[in-house]
Amino acid sequence: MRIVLASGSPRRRKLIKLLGLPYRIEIPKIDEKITGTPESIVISLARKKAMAVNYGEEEIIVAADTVVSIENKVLGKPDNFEEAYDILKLLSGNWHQVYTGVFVITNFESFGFFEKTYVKFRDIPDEFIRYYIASGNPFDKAGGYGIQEVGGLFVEKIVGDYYNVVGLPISRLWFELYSRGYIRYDGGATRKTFESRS
Ligand SMILES: Cc1cn([C@H]2C[C@H](O)[C@@H](COP(=O)(O)OP(=O)(O)OP(=O)(O)O)O2)c(=O)[nH]c1=O
Repeated sequence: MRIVLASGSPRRRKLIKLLGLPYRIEIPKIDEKITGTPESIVISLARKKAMAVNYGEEEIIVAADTVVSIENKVLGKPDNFEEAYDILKLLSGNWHQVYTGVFVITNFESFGFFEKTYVKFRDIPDEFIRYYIASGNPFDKAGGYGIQEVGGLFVEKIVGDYYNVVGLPISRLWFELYSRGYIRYDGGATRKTFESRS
């Protein structure tokens, strides 16, 4: 049994390793422009990514999507300096929510779920916001910051799964796969090989 991570995100590649399962990467190409609630957006886009890649008999596809939400606004990746600036100004001194949706496809079933993490930013001085944007860090990240790098300096408090903010709620993903029988620690067969024998 092998995981196919449908993602071009270097952060998700690092996190998927924590499962300790064999995996390979496929990069999905999809149009990410949709509207809706944060929950529905992240699950729909994760599903779209999962459905955009090919997989074989013994493989489990995993795809994810992350957005930031504040005051009923859903924020993706900023396209330019002004957008990054506006987003970081909005996040400065406030709580926001980070949603990551995950979609899984196996030979038996497909399912999706999301995790929500609450993040509180300190007041970020204007000069630091400009300096941070000039570093280029915001542009490939939802909400224009990366908690795992310099953006971690903005974070005063966090409630929920840290890895969910980075882009993959690895504990929930493990739980969903384990409780459905796709992961075994007793040397027994995983669900796929077990069921195909019976
Ligand atoms: C909030 C936050 C987001 N991010 C990243 C995670 C995601 O890679 C990105 C959100 O964009 P996504 O569209 O979810 O993912 P992606 O385009 O980078 O990768 P793919 O669709 O191929 O899987 O923002 C961080 O790295 N750190 C953070 O603190």
